Amino acid sequence: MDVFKLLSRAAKPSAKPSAKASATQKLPSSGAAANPQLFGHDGPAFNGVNKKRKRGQDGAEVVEEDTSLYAGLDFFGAPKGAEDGGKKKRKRKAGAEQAAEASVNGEDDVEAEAEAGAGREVEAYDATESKRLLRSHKLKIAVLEDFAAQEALDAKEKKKEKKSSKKREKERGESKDKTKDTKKQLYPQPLTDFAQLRTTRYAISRRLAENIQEQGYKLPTEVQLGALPLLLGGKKQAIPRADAAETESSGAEYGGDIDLLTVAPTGSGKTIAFLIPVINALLREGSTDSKEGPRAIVVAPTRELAAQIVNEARKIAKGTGIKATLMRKGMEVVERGDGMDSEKAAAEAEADASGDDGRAAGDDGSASGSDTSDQEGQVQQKTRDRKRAELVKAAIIVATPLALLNALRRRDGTVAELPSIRHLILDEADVLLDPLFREQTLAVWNACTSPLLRIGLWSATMGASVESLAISTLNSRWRSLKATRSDLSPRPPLIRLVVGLKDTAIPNIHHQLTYAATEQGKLLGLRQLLHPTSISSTSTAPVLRPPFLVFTQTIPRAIALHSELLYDIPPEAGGSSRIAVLHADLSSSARDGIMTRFRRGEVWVLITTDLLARGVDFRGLNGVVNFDAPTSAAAYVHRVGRTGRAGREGGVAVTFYTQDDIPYVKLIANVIRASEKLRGVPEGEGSVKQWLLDALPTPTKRDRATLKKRGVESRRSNLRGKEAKKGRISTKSGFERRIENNKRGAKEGSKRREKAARDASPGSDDGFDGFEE
Ligand SMILES: Nc1ncnc2c1ncn2[C@@H]1O[C@H](COP(=O)(O)OP(=O)(O)OP(=O)(O)O)[C@@H](O)[C@H]1O
Repeated sequence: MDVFKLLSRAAKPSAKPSAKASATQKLPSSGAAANPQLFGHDGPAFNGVNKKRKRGQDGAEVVEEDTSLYAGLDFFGAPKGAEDGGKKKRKRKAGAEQAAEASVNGEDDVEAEAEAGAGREVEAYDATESKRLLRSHKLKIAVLEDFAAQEALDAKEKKKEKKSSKKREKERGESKDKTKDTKKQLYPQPLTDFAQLRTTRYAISRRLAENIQEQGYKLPTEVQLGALPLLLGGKKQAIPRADAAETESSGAEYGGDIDLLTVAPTGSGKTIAFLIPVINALLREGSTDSKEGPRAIVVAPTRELAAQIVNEARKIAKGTGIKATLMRKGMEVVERGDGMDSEKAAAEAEADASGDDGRAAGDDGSASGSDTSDQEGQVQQKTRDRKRAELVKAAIIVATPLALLNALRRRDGTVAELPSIRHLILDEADVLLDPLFREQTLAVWNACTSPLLRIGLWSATMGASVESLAISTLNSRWRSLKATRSDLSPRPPLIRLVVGLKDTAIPNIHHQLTYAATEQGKLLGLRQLLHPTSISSTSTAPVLRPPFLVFTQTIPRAIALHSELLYDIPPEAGGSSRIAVLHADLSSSARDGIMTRFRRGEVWVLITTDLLARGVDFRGLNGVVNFDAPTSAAAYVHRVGRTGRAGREGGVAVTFYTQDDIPYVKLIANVIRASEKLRGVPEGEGSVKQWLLDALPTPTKRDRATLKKRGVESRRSNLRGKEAKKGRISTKSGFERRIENNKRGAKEGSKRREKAARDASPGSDDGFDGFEE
């Protein structure tokens, strides 16, 4: 029996049996989706048929269909019809153009690469087609702040100071209007397949292109489709001023020299969207690891995410000479010049080696914690310790903000500068700029003192406050740079790229919002998910299959839930080894070990906190259970976004809520509603019914802030008495607990009495007294 049928007014009996539903259900664990994109599958290059756009003799556009698309498309080999003389001519021209560009920039290696890349057709969509493609993929690109134009306007205003105040007022109004105009929409050439990266337009390194292909990436996802052209840049032209008449632009004028704020759905491939341009830029700059040390920093909020980014970077940069490393305790990024460098690092490394083992993720996609022998382990450990005492030489450092800041902080509390850093990426930027991490993140940002620093802010959710914080930080950095230098080139604009609807869950997963009344009800519900056979035979809802994640509000609750469910999986299926708990109180090595077991499929149910809510990519994860409802809409978007990645269908997100969640649950219900709308679910047929939305209270701004900060009160770990009982995770009733406590008390009492009797009897401690006659 499905207990939630009793609790939910929305449950409608259905004629279809669940066995049929689940048999046809395609799960994320069954493999990669044919198309990783979420929107706009109807575009010319996205419906299984390659439509090449060409100019006919009369100048009219001719669309040719090539039905062999992706069947064995040779992205990086010789293009079709290479024997054709006319094409050869064009190819040579393309190669020459590229070589010329490279030599202007003094890039020998790029020139060599251009030779290797000779032969790529330069296919360009016209402005209307670009616009259509970007729109169909739900991409919105706009200039968020054109600093150079703003400065030009300010200078103009200063000159006209003598004018009457009335006139000045009027002009100020006009200037403001013009500034508004600078928030114009951009329509860059969309990148519709990765092969285009080798054309003269982008000319990325051949090795980099091969690595992308090796990873099996064929079609770019929406965020890659929009961000890569912006960041890799086309031909560079002058940055348009605010008084330019046009309000739309192709975006090519920025030539990749921009700061970018990106909001794109979870699992949409943001990682390679920021890694490819960074690696390519480092190659163009001729940065090799041994020469200059770190040139790029990627900051991520958790160690797990940082390790994953390092893995991804290593795969994409394989064979290019660019190295990526995970920042660990004891590593040094820069000489701090106060005696805290290598000695302290070595000491820390020693201390670290004795306990907390923080190894970087291996290249095989697993976190770490391999089964090497003890001896090998010791040798590796020593090598690591030695490395830790040295300065980091890798070109890309990936770190949590605190780990990086610790490596930069001097004894007197000041932070050492990192003038060599040219690229700073804030992955999960909204949480990095949230009060929890803000101070550390801004300290790292400000430590990167190069005027040529390019910043990238990336996340699936981004509040307006993050945008204004980014703008004000860019402004204050510029002011302090201006105070010390006179040779500053014009400031690049801050561009914003939004994919889909901002702050919405991905449309390709199924949401279930389930009222469980009490904590015990939630446990019952979770057990029902663990034993799917007990689910009603009339249910048509997709069934949640392992592997899945279970989120709780706090660490003690995750531990309690783990011990409650430990024996729920039958021994024939692996028993307690199939269920694990992961939280921040565990050592790094334990965390790595659990991640590896979960990725390998040895663990089926992983109970965790918001530690794994962001960024972590478990490709075949079938679902997410919010045992405790998330404490904000953004947290919901990120948690459920652990499933349905790279366009995979069939992911399920179950959220239990109790009486205590009712004041806030509308936040989640609204996100689900928006996501289902995006999926095209007709009104009234989604998992959140109108009557529920109408019945739920709307939380005030203050309520939301309190919830985000403290979570649901009854689930806090420091509660005592009645309140603590209410939030306890247990299926045992109060009566059962009392009996258990009484039994435990009686046992302890009898042990105490026995001990006291032994102590009192003479010679009881003397051991064997010999046999009595
Ligand atoms: N073009 C592509 N084609 C197929 N798979 C892709 C493509 N780009 C990325 N992926 C895969 O998509 C998955 C999700 O990528 P990634 O972790 O970068 O997502 P994300 O946007 O950073 O998500 P989150 O917001 O959760 O951090 C990864 O497994 C990655 O390998």
